[in-house]
Amino acid sequence: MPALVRSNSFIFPDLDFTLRRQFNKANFRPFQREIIQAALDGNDVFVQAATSFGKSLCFQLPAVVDQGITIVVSPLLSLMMNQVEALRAADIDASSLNSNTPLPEKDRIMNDLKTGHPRTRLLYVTPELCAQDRFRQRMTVVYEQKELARVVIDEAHCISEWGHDFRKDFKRLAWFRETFPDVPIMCLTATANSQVRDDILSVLGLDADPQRLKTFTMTAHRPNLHFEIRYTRDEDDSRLEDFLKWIRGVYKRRALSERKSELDAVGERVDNVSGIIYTISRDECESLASQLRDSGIGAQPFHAKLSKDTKERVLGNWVSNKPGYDIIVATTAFGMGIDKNNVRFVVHWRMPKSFEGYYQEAGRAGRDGNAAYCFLYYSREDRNRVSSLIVRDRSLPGNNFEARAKSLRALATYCETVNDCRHKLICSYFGEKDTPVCDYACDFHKDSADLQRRFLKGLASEEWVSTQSEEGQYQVDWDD
Ligand SMILES: Nc1ncnc2c1ncn2[C@@H]1O[C@H](COP(=O)(O)OP(=O)(O)OP(=O)(O)O)[C@@H](O)[C@H]1O
Repeated sequence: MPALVRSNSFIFPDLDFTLRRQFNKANFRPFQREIIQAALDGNDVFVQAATSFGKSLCFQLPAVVDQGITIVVSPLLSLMMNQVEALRAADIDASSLNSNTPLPEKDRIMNDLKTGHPRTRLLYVTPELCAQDRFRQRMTVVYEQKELARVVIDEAHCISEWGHDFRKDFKRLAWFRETFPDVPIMCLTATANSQVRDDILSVLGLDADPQRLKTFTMTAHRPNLHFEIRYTRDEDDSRLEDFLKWIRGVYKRRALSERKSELDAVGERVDNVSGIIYTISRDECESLASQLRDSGIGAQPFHAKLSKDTKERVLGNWVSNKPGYDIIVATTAFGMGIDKNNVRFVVHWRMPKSFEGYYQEAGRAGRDGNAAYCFLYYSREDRNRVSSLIVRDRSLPGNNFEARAKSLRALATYCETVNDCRHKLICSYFGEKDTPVCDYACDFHKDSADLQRRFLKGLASEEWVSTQSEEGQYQVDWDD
């Protein structure tokens, strides 16, 4: 099917004007204009670009200038909240529809869709909702009125069983292309390898007409992030002291008179160093936050089991830099899409379950383009614990054990590599051939001798760890 040519008054939208007026941004970032134009020309669009590239604008701006409604499928409620609030603040008619939407709001949105000519420009929905009959009927009405402008699938790697965050309801999104064959689809992700990419296109049926598909694959490289592995072992677990020493050092430097005056001038506290610490289990998330608070650090837990109100309060206070909310100690319930521009560090307290998850989470740091730190505390005991979780979940439906094991192995190799640049290792994991520039922004480039020394000194021996594993020492039942 040829690309749709839109013959309406929106054919010559002034993109620069809309960027300034509605989105309050002076210029497009590289490739944003091209992506937006490809979408407005009626193509299917696949965008793979680094975390914080500015992917959201690539579908939000077309939604504002184009006729009709844009449906944005997103896996995370917190991400929807974040985006809908920002759009509304910019006077854009955006809403979200999910299991948390209050009934009156749900009715309002459904009635809006029922007219066939909705006022809503962007509607954020979960993949689960897209499978519901009532929603599908409403979509059909809108489509028949030629008001369904585009379907956007954010965090599209969730479609693929080869991706790190597979969600089975994402597969059912194939319904959109089957039912509305001429409605363009846009997919966005920061973390996909070529297998995941092919899978996304095939599940959604976008590979059926290559002429209609425009693909933008950009580097995963984030030059302002400093990557470092900190080695540890059960027998000598000094993570907490190590972290406290580091963060107190940061506070101390900020308290020096010249720096302090700069901070005073912009109304910033010395300890307003915004960060995220990722843990693997809910229990550790709670206990670590409390240990940090006992040490005088403003830390709060965030995990799936907290009430909606608590989550909103914690997120809101963290985003607005309130004292006592400088550091979020989170499970992976807090991740994809979180957009706070001044996150200065992301610490992985334990090895995450996948390479992609690690990079997504690290990608929350430094979104303002300034330097930010990403540490991962790695121990071989944790590696074996995480692998025991992956083995435990092996037979769950939709679980692609092979892909998970492969990703975890790649992450362990990355952690144990001490003779190469972290940025290079990351980009090559995502299939990039070019060597990214690293300006002393990783432990290898900063001090390779120190890295070697820490590696040799810090880890338990493989022999020891494997004996302990055989005795079942690392079988855990962590809950996130
Ligand atoms: N042209 C631009 N000029 C200035 N800021 C921009 C521009 N485009 C996007 N941004 C800002 O960049 C930040 C990151 O954008 P966004 O949240 O869309 O990233 P993303 O690519 O979706 O990243 P992730 O995959 O990590 O969610 C946002 O704060 C956004 O407002």
